[in-house]
Amino acid sequence: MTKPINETFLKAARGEKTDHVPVWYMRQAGRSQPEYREIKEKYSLFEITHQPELCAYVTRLPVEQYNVDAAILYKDIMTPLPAMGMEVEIKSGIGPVIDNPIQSLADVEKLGEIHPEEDVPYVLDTIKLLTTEQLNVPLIGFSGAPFTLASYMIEGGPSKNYNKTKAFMYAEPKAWFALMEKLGDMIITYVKSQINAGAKAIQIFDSWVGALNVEDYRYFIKPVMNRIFASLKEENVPLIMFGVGASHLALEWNDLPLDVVGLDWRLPISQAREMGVNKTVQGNLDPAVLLAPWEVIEEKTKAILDQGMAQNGYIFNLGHGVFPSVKPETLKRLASFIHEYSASKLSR
Ligand SMILES: Cc1c2[nH]c(c1CCC(=O)O)Cc1[nH]c(c(CCC(=O)O)c1C)Cc1[nH]c(c(CCC(=O)O)c1C)Cc1[nH]c(c(C)c1CCC(=O)O)C2
Repeated sequence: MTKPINETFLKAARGEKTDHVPVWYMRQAGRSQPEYREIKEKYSLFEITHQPELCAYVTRLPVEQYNVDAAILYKDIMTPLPAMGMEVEIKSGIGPVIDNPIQSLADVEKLGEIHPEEDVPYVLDTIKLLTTEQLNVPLIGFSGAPFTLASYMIEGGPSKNYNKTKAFMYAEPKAWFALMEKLGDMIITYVKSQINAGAKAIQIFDSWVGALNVEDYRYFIKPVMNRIFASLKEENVPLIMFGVGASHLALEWNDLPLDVVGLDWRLPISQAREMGVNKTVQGNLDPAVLLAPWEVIEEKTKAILDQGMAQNGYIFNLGHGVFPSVKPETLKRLASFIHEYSASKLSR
């Protein structure tokens, strides 16, 4: 039995008319919430995700507290990588660190395939718990994209310039494309298992792909992205693309068989549409604005909503994840402002 859910987010993702603008926040699960911080004192990210009841609770917290229109599963883009043979650790204050980075074609050839039921059963169990019993909004499943995952796998951790990643891409194209193939296969299998378990939409995080120019994106990345989205399209759930500092790639994404183009705060929504982005747009309040006084937040949000609502197919979000120092009351007040302001304009 599946509970009836609030469909506003799914309608907007499909480009349909809605009676209010739907909102969710990237990295809404945890971070600024005191209940989450308490859990985080006892358990690491991987320890939380391995306990479906606890993980479902963390996923639900922001939905209940902020009244957002979608939930995003609590896990990390690194979650599937141990199944491929990568030794991943999340170090506090640093981020994901990988002790056996990829350095050669031989390393790529050694990478394993993912079998979600055996490798990440806890992810599927959490999704089932949430979507059969607990949530009244759609659950967004997700995966990292090939470039962003490869950047951690090659650099061995976070990076500023992705020099090793780019050097590998330019110097070892054969190994690079073999890596893209393996990551493409993994992402397709992993995402389909999330959809089968009950995820109602999928976001692909290519957070760091903005480091590439358009020409390199087309040659080194677009073919695998095309294969991933073409395969996921068969599942009939909305597919969302997101990256940071990647406005120059918005038209490339618009070309792919996906439903929603996610924008960070650098490119105004009206300008993206003028450029030719004709899919649903998701974004794009600068997350730093949430640290400003309410009047500033309201003014900047209104400006974004006015642009977004000018057409069907708009989802409010931040341009990147919530900062941990943002007050939960601010996120709650913002969601309610977005609902009320957009409902009053859309009912006219
Ligand atoms: C690039 C990327 C990562 N992870 C993710 C991305 C793509 C989105 C983006 O661009 O921010 C995605 C992600 N990571 C996490 C979620 C959970 C859902 C949510 O909070 O909405 C999501 C959607 C949990 C997490 N991912 C991580 C934590 C912190 C865990 C810990 O400190 O033990 C959590 C709760 C660790 C992580 N994982 C990653 C980084 C850079 C970090 C360190 C910085 C940070 O704390 O955000 C990689």
